[in-house]
Amino acid sequence: MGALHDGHLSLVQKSLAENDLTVLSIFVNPAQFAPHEDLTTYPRTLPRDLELLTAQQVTVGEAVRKASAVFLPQVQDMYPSGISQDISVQKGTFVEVKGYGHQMEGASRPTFFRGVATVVTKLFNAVQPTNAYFGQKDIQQALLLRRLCKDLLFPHPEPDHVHIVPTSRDPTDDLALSSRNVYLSPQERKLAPALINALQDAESAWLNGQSKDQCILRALAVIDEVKKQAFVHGVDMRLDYIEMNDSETFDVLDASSNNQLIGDIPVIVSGALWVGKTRLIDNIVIGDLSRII
Ligand SMILES: Nc1ncnc2c1ncn2[C@@H]1O[C@H](COP(=O)(O)OP(=O)(O)OP(=O)(O)O)[C@@H](O)[C@H]1O
Ligand SMILES: CC(C)(CO)[C@@H](O)C(=O)[O-]
Ligand code: BAL
Repeated sequence: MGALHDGHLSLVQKSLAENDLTVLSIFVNPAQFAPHEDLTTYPRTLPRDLELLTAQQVTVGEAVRKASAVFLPQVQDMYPSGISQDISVQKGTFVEVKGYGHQMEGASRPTFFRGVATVVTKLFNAVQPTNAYFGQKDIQQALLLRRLCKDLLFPHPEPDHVHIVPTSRDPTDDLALSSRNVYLSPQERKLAPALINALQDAESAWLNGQSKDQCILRALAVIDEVKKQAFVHGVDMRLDYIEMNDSETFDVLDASSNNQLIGDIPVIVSGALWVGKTRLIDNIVIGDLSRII
C-alpha cells in the first residue's frame, strides 16, 4: 500500500533474488478499510516510494536485476462497479475466505480480509505472478492468501508460490516496521515495543511448557506494566488482543494446550495494540518457521 520502509524493500529484494522479473503494486485499497478507519489519512508518499524502488537492485551472477514495473492502479480500475466502504451497499464481486479470517485480525476488523482477498485476487489476475511475496508481520493475511490461491485453484501464483518474508524490525528495540509507525508521537514510539515484548514473554512461557492461558497472562502483565508508564505520559494504550493459534488451521488454541500437547506444528502468538490512535500488530512464530515460509 506504499509509504515504503525497509520491510517492504526486503520483499522486493527477495523477489529480485529469486525471479528474472519483479513487478510491484502500490494501491491503497478502500475495500479493506472500515468506514471508521484511516483510509483518508493513510500515508501516501509515491514520489519517494518510486525513488526507493528505483534504487533497489540485486546481482545474480553477471546480471543486475532491478524492478521491472510498478503497477499503480486507480480505484476505478480495480473496482469497475464502484466501491463503498460500507459493505451493505457494495455492488460487484467480492471474495471471502471462510474459517481463516474471523479470528484475531478478522474479529477486530470484520470486513478487512474480505477486502484484502478481493483486491489481491484482482492484483493476481492483473499481474499473473509466478511467485508472490508477503510479510510475516501480517501473518494471518499471508496464510489466508495462500489458502485463497489453493481454494480457487489459482495458476498464478500457485499456493506453494505464495512466500512469507520474515518481519523487519527496528534493530534498537525490535518494533516491527510499519507504514503506520509514522502516526506515533515520539513518546508513543518509545512505548510501542510493549507489544513485541509481551509476545516475547508469551513465547518464553510457551517454550517453558506453560499452558496457553498462562502464556497470555504473562503477555498481559507486560502490557499492564507499560500501560502504567503510558498513563503517566498521557498516552492512551489499549490492548486489542493477544492470541495463540495453530499455524496450519489457524484455529485458536485451547486454553489448556501447551508445547507438549501440540507437538511440532508451529504455533503463532500474535497481537494488536492501540498506542494512542495508532493500531499496531505483530506476531512471533514459535517452532520451525521454515514450515510456514
Ligand atoms: N516490517 C515488515 N517486515 C516484512 N514485511 C512487511 C513489514 N511491514 C509490512 N510488510 C509487508 O509488506 C506488504 C505491504 O504491506 P503494507 O503496504 O500494508 O505495509 P505495512 O507497513 O504493513 O502497513 P500498515 O502499517 O498499514 O499495516 C505486506 O505483505 C506486509 O506484510
Ligand atoms: C495485501 C495488501 C496489499 C492488500 O491491499 C495489503 O493488505 C498489504 O499491503 O498488506
Ligand atoms: N498491512 C495491512 C494493511 C492494513 O492494515 O490495511
